[in-house]
Amino acid sequence: MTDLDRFIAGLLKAELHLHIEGSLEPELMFALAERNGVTIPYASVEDVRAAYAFSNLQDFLDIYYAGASVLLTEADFHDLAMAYFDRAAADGVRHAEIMFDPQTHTDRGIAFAAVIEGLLSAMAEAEAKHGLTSALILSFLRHLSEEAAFETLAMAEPWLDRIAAVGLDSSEIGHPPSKFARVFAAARAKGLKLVAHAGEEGPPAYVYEALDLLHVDRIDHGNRALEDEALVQRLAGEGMTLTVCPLSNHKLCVVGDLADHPIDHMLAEGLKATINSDDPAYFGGYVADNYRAVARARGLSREALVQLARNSFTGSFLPPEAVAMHLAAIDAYAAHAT
Ligand code: HPA
Ligand SMILES: [Zn+2]
Repeated sequence: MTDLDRFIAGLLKAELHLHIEGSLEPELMFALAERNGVTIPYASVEDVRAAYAFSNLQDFLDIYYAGASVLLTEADFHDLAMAYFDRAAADGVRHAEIMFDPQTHTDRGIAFAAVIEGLLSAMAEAEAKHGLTSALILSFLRHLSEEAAFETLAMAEPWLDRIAAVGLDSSEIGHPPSKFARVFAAARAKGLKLVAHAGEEGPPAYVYEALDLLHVDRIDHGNRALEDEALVQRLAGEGMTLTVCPLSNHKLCVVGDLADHPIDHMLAEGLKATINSDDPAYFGGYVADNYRAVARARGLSREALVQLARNSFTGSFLPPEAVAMHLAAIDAYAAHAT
């Protein structure tokens, strides 16, 4: 382990952009397929990993939705989330705001209750076991209709006090944020926070729509905002958090080479960027792997790494006292780390 690796491992982090279904490791996929008697189109764990070569977002999504077919019971969702929390805790994650895609499951006949109760029980266990706090983000699938998103929000009604935010994911191009302006307004009226994927593959116009029509509290990804200087100025001026995912960006060809990743450019522009893993089982690494890979590829300073970790807490939905506590811990660590 190098000094940089050690420094990153000890740096306290929040993870703000994580799809829990994207943390399904091939080993667990096989175990759940067997437990549930589900057939999957792979002969071995190696065979699954070999399928993880993507040239764009849709390539990945096709495999990601197919993988989720092994998740059937409340215990499956619990085990999935617990595996993520154990891994995240080992990476120095102290707080995680995790997205889940209910429609991926309810459209297969799985009860919303099984999905959310499995996740909630793992969240409670992670807090007791690791002191890792977490929050849930219910994400709408943007390739489906506005009506389907409203139905999903209605299904969530009995658990609204356990859900921090709604989000928007899946195929971005052709499904602009404007398609979900009314359902986001309804979620906001229920007191939920709002996030949306924008500017991963979609143009800067989609980032403007997420701001102006959805009124989001955070932008997931946001890479293509860099194409529009006025938008960059606005995001920086508003202190808008961007949940950036370096290994995902590389695997989905949002950046050709990690050496060209714009993370340090974002910080230099005053953008509140954070580092996250997105779908760690599919993109080759958890959050500390993302920090390490992009730190090496871009030669990031310790100051930049500390800034990114601080941003992850100030960009979270934690209450101000909790944010202040985590920031103080980061600053104490940075002052004493050798
Ligand atoms: O990176 C992503 N983008 C859009 N939808 C997703 N669903 C899981 N991961 C992603
Ligand atoms: Zn994502």
